[in-house]
Amino acid sequence: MSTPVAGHVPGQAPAHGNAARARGLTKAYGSGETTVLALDSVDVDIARGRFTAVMGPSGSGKSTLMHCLAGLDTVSAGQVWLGDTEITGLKERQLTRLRRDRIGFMFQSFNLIPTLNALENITLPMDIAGQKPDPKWLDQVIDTLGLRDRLKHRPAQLSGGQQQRVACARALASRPELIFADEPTGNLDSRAGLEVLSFLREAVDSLGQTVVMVTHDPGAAAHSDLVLFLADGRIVDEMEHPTAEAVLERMKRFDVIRGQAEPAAPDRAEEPVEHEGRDDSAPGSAEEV
Ligand SMILES: Nc1ncnc2c1ncn2[C@@H]1O[C@H](COP(=O)(O)OP(=O)(O)OP(=O)(O)O)[C@@H](O)[C@H]1O
Repeated sequence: MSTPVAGHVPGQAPAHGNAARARGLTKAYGSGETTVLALDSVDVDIARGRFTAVMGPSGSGKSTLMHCLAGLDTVSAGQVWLGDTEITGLKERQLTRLRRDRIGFMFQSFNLIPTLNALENITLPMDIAGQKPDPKWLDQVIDTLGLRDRLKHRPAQLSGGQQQRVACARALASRPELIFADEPTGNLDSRAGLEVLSFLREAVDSLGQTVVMVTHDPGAAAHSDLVLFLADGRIVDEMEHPTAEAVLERMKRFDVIRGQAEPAAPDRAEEPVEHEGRDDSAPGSAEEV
C-alpha cells in the first residue's frame, strides 16, 4: 500500500498534496491491563481534493483515527499534520482555533440547533468565530446543496435528508481545508443518504473540497475515490475507485478472519459486519457546533 513512508523524519513538514497526514499515529485508551490500543502506529496521507472513505470492523479504530486527524483527540505517540501545520503538541486553545478555521465536521447526529433556522445553523460556527462568510461561496454551497428554498425553515420543519444537507452546508460554509464526516448517512433512509453522498461528492468535484468519511456502508464508500481499510488499529488495505461490490467482498474477509479467530462462535463468519452506530456526542462539537 502507498500510505506508509519509510525513513520518517520527526518534525518534517508534509508534502503540499496532503490535506492531512499522520506518521506513527498511536492511540491507547486506559492504562495497565485495561489498555486498549485503538490505533497502532498508523501512517496515512489524506490527499487534497479527494474523497477518502475509512472502513473496517466495529472497534477497528475508524472514529479514533478521524478524531486524532482532526485534533479532537490527543495522540499517545506519533505525529499528525493538518496541511503544513503539525497539530500534535499544540495547546487546546490553538487546536480549537485551528479546527474552527480549517476543518468542517459532519456527524451522524446532525447537531443542529432547533431554535435557529437553516441559514442561521449554517452560519453559526462562523458567527461564533466572529467571521463573515464569503457571500459568493455561501451562495454556491446553498445552491449546490439545493437548500435555497429551505433557509428559513427550522430543523423540525425539515426532513432528515434536508437536515443532514444543512449540516453539510454548515461544514462547508467556512470553506474548510478538510471535511470530516463520521457516518453522515447513518441516520438516514437510503434515498436521503444517497443525496448526502452525492453532495459530498459534489463538494469534492465542483467545490474542490477534501472529504474524509467514516462509514460502515460499502454503498457509501463507493462514492469515494479511495477506501482505507482499518483492522485492529492498523491500515491493512486500501482500494482506489471502489465499487460497492468490491468493498463488500473486502469487508467479508474481515468477518472470515474474525470467525477463524473465534472458533467458539462458528456462526460468526456468517454474520454481517456490525452496524451499530457510535454514540456521536461528537467530542468538541459543542464549541464547534
Ligand atoms: N474513550 C474511550 N475509552 C476507552 N476505549 C475507547 C474509547 N474510544 C474508543 N475506545 C476503544 O478503541 C477502539 C477503537 O474504537 P473506535 O470507536 O475508533 O472504533 P470504530 O472502528 O470507529 O468502531 P465503530 O465502527 O463501532 O464505531 C475500540 O476497541 C473502542 O472500544
